[in-house]
Amino acid sequence: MSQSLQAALAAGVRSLGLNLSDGQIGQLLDFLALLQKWNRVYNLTAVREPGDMLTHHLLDSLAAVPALQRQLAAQAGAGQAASTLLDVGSGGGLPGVVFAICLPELAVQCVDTVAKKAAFVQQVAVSLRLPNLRGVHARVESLAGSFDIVSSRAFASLTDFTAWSQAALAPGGIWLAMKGKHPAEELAALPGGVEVFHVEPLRVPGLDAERCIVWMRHGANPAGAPDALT
Ligand SMILES: C[S@@+](CC[C@H](N)C(=O)[O-])C[C@H]1O[C@@H](n2cnc3c(N)ncnc32)[C@H](O)[C@@H]1O
Repeated sequence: MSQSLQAALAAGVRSLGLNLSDGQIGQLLDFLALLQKWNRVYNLTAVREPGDMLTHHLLDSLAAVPALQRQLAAQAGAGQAASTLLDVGSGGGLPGVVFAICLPELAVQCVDTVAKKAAFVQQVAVSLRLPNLRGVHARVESLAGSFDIVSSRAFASLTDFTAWSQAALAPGGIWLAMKGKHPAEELAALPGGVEVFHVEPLRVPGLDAERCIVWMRHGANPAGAPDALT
């Protein structure tokens, strides 16, 4: 891994105010190296240049970590500590692998319909010695579980994401959807059973682009159920 990539990652981590150990920085760099290596054969992502992978994938995913940390702290403060996260349509492990590295207390599963992508995440878990990370080959719609947090990035509309993953969300759990610019139309299209409790803007170091997290939870009606008749 080149010195300039290492320096750019360290600067990005600093500017996000993240407090990561040398070991965690090393794991992020190792993940980047594995992504580059496997991408040549398995076509995990259309982003191919190492510098672009750093900004568009690693730093972009890292930008969500402080927001996730704040959310976890708030939930723990309210006596509802979260310990499990499902990353839906994780592809090459984004943002799931980054979350698993930065938040070792969280058990992270990355699910993808493409077998080689799930296998790659499993390989990352072994190579980086991340006991809290698992790659799962499945359609999210087939998963029933009780994950405290269900995340996605570049996956589907908010309506499809929440409908397809609702069986995997624990009672009282929350959805974290990483989006580009404020998705006004998708928000307006959400069914009444999904409550948006925060749209949080994000800043990605080295990237001049709009990003946000849409935080959601079950509303009055279960997601997918028709809104109450008037
Ligand atoms: C555009 S990629 C995004 C990958 C990654 N999250 C990222 O940000 O780079 C969407 C991924 O969702 C996966 N996918 C599509 N439908 C799915 C489903 N129903 N269940 C699980 N994964 C799915 C695809 O195989 C693909 O890897």
